[in-house]
Amino acid sequence: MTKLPNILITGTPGVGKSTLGVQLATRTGLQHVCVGDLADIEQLYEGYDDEHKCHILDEDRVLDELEEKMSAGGVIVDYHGCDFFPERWFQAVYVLRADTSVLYNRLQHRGYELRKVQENVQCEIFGTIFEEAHSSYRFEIVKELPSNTLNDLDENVEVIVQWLVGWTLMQSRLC
Ligand SMILES: Nc1ncnc2c1ncn2[C@@H]1O[C@H](COP(=O)(O)OP(=O)(O)O)[C@@H](O)[C@H]1O
Repeated sequence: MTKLPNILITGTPGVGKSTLGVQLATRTGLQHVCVGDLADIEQLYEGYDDEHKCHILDEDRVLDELEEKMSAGGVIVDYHGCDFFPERWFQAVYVLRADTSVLYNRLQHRGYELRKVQENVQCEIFGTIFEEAHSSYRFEIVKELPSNTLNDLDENVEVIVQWLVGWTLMQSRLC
C-alpha cells in the first residue's frame, strides 16, 4: 500500500499553524503533531533562554521522538522553525503568512510581552521562516498561504486537501 505523505505547516508564532493543523487533521484523518505541545508534554528541552524567555528545544530529542511516526507517513507537523527536520520527512511544506497588524493583535491577545510581540512581528515582516523553508526544502514543495481571516483558513484547508488528493492519485499511477 502507498504511504501517505507528511505535511509541514510552518510560520511565525501566531500565524495560525495549529488552528490549520487541527482542521486539516479532522478533514483528512491525517495525524496532527504540534511540536510545541509535544515538547511541553515530553519536556524535550535542553535549557531556558532568559533573554527571550522561552525554553530551548532539544532538536535531537524531537527528531528521535518523531522518526518512527514520520517514517510511517500521514503526519501533519506544525512548528515555527523548519530547518532542523530531515528534508526527506516532508512531501509538502506550507508557510503561513499573516499581516503585521493581524499578527500583532494575536500575539498581544496571547499575552506575549511587548518585546516578544515586536520580535515576532519583525520576523514575519522579514519573511524569516519563509526564507528558512526555501533554504531547507526543494523550491517546488514550499508554498506560501495567507492566514489572516477565517475565510483564509477555509481556503487553506481546501488547497491542502486538493494537494493531498492529487498526490495520492499520482502515487497510485506510479505504482
Ligand atoms: N485564519 C485565521 N483567521 C482568524 N484567526 C485565526 C486564523 N488562524 C488562527 N487564528 C487565531 O489566531 C490565534 C493563533 O493561532 P494558532 O493556530 O495558535 O497559531 P500558531 O500555531 O501559528 O502559533 C488563535 O487565537 C487562532 O484562533
